[in-house]
Amino acid sequence: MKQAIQLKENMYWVGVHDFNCRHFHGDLFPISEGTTYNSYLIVDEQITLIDTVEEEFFDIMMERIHSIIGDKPIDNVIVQHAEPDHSGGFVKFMQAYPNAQPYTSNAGVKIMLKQYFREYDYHKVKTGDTLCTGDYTLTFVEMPMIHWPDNMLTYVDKANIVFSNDAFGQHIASYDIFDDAHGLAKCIDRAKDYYANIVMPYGMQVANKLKQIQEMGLPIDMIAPAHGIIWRTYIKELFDAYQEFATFAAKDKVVIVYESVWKHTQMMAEALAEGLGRNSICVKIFKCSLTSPAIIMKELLDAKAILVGSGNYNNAMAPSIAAFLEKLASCKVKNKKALGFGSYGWADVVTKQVNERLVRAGLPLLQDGVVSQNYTPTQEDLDALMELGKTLAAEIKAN
Ligand SMILES: Cc1cc2nc3c(=O)[nH]c(=O)nc-3n(C[C@H](O)[C@H](O)[C@H](O)COP(=O)(O)O)c2cc1C
Repeated sequence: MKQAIQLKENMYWVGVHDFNCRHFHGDLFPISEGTTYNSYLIVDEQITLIDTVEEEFFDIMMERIHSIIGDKPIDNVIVQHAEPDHSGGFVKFMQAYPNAQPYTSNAGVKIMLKQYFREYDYHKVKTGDTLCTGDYTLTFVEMPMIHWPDNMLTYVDKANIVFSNDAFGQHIASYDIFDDAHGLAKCIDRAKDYYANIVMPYGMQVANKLKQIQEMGLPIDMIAPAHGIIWRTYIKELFDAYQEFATFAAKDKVVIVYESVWKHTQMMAEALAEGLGRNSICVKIFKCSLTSPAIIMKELLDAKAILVGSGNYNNAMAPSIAAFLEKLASCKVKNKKALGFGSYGWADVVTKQVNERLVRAGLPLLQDGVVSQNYTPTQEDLDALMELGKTLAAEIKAN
């Protein structure tokens, strides 16, 4: 029988591991070692479950719950987020515990109905509402659009735990469920990956919510998110990192993304990279069709600029670049500059199109004028691009 893992007195992890998950959110977010769907049990005069895992893993969650409370009833269930990886087991749960009192946000009620087509007598909670379970008081804080309208977190006094749902999540799948078992660098890197691919469009909301939580002055010993490990040792570093993510804090770093059939645009990309790199800029260079946008967005999070290159194919940019620019626009990137470049045969139109799309995505251009190349770059052309890299490096370092 699967066992619960104790976090603190009366507080238990009763979630599940999905070690085989390699594609999170469909194809949107490739991950390397699987993930977890975290549910938590609070054992007090009233027993409370927080979130109910993906439906296919429901029985495993139940085994862990039974390992602590046997056949005792559960009094409350909190739906912190209606997305199926956290609420998929809810209908089965309510069949098993028909007297349990469900709690969710107003937005959560609507989404639950639209997904599971069943009405329940939810307690609709908003920021500051509380639930006293005996010794503990649970306080709810709505987190709209981090990353759906209904996300909320639950703070438990005396235990000093924040059940943070998607905020502060990461895809680390391990039975060693505390951060210190994995080291600071890995935990923050995975949190960054998760932020860049799930939370990035909502940086403003994240910054405001962090401020609100800090102003509440709550003692916090643990942050228990809905995916991955539980934070107890690196909480300060996590808050600092989230502050940087939310404000798009950047280093002297440039991301170059390109697509190229005959390697002409690739030669341009590499010359630009060399010009930048030789002048103390950290450069990450990716052929778009070979790289998941998830990897590129993570690198872009702390870069000052992005250069996007494409050859001209039937008077259009490469489909991979068009798709990437769509993704870039949806991420509402802030405080970064950009520039298009690329090779053409008989019509110099694509680089201008790339520049227009970059500006529409909210990224001002690094310079006026079009960086384009007719067919194959000569050594002179490549030298000029390296020189341009040097000029851009100076501009990037100055900002
Ligand atoms: C399928 C295909 C379609 C092309 N269509 C155009 C075009 O409409 N206009 C143009 O100027 N060049 C066109 N070209 C020429 C390329 O833009 C040119 O060869 C360029 O140097 C390719 O850069 P790359 O090696 O980075 O892909 C086309 C090339 C290919 C392979």
